[in-house]
Amino acid sequence: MIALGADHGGYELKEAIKKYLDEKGIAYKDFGTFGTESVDYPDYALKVAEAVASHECSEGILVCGTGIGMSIAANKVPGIRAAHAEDVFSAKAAKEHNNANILCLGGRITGPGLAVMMVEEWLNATFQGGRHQRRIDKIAEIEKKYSK
Ligand SMILES: O=C(CO)[C@H](O)[C@H](O)[C@H](O)COP(=O)(O)O
Repeated sequence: MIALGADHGGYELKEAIKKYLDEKGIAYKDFGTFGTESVDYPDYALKVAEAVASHECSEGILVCGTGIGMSIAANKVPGIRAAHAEDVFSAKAAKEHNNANILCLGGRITGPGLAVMMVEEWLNATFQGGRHQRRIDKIAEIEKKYSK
């Protein structure tokens, strides 16, 4: 189950991603926002990040105007590796190298066609482990050091 969240700047792109997920028969839970009225992106980043960190959802996709605010906020939740990406190569590498459990997109940057390709590549990619696992373990150590 994919957790989805957006602010007003990402609402329309979230809807386009939902259409793709519906077509592919991929299950998702939409944590909002549900319209274009101005809201605060950290509220939605928190909902999606907590759903992923608690394993209620396997992965998440967050969309704001740029994807930057969502990634900053989601990465405050322990266990979250939220990757902000603007191209297919980065989206794929975010899973293969970083095992990113949330993909953050910019609704004011990335069009729906490219965004769907990025989502598809990220969802279908496989974490490569090995040296990348060692690096992720080091990230987890940093998180542990500062969560005391
Ligand atoms: O957090 C952001 C920037 O990193 C997002 O793009 C927001 O969507 C944006 O800041 C919202 O801006 P607005 O002027 O309030 O629409």
